[in-house]
Amino acid sequence: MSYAAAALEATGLGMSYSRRKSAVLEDCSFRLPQGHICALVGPNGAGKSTLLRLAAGLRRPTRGTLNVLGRTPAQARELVAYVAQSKPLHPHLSVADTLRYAAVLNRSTGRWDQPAAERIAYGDEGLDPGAKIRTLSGGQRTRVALALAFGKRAELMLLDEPMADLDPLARKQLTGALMSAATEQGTTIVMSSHVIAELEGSCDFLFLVAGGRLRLGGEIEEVMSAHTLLTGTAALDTSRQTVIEQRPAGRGSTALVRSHGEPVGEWLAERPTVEEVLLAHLSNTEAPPLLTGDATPESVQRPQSARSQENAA
Ligand SMILES: Nc1ncnc2c1ncn2[C@@H]1O[C@H](COP(=O)(O)OP(=O)(O)OP(=O)(O)O)[C@@H](O)[C@H]1O
Repeated sequence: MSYAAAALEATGLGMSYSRRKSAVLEDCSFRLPQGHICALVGPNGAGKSTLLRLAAGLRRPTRGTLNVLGRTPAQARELVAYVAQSKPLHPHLSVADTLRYAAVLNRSTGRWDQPAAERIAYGDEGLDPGAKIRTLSGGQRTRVALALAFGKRAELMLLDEPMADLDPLARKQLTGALMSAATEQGTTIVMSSHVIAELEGSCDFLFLVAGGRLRLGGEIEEVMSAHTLLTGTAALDTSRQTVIEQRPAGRGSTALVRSHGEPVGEWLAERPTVEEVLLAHLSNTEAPPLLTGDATPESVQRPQSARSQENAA
């Protein structure tokens, strides 16, 4: 495994908005290698937006560390585009003026890409350049916010529910634009969503957050391969299977498991869908978390003592 700077790397990350309330995020350690399109999923109030805000440098963690592209979130700000759920834009500016203003703000970075911003804003029956922001619908505002993110030519895009108010065609266009940014420019994208189906076609990495903790993390293919859906009537041998969720089905039961060996007895073994794995983990927050090797930070993979010895050598 290579330890090139990860897009995101967190160790023991915790966040509380107030001392009186319980932590929103607790002891989260994870790593997102660069170049992935990562789905950030979890129930309402799980801390997805909070995590994106921490990565965007808009909030500071109350515990632990979070590195963005090998730097602190504040140092990485020029390389990061963040699209908040609320899409704050100047209501009195036109769409064209909003892009012009962004070009001026980003002049010092030398990274502003006007054609990329215009493709998202005006392409494929897009927006009228002269339309004032205050007259736009929710989905049209999202389009402007995304145009600004693409124009910034960021190395990391943090998108908080970007698809929520887009129509199906605009979603398809955005998915295409995100996938080409990832494959052609190596951009890393993290996007939160509740619609699992829309993430399946575009994302190749996944983080599931629930109850303030990270439940699943890794390449979607690897996370899925670690799970099996068993249907049968025998009793499950828990020394061979970690049962994530089991429910009655006909005269037997269906169980989503992580297998450590062949099940004993007659079981039909199938590959679960992404939705089945996520729903099982959401309904059993006591299930042991799974972080694949790629999603495990260096600090957890290699204990401090090993790194100290290497540094001393
Ligand atoms: N600015 C804030 N001040 C105090 N508490 C906050 C603030 N922002 C969020 N919270 C609380 O933190 C928790 C996590 O909120 P967050 O918005 O990060 O969740 P989320 O996973 O994005 O939820 P959703 O899917 O509903 O958008 C919630 O309990 C919320 O009330």
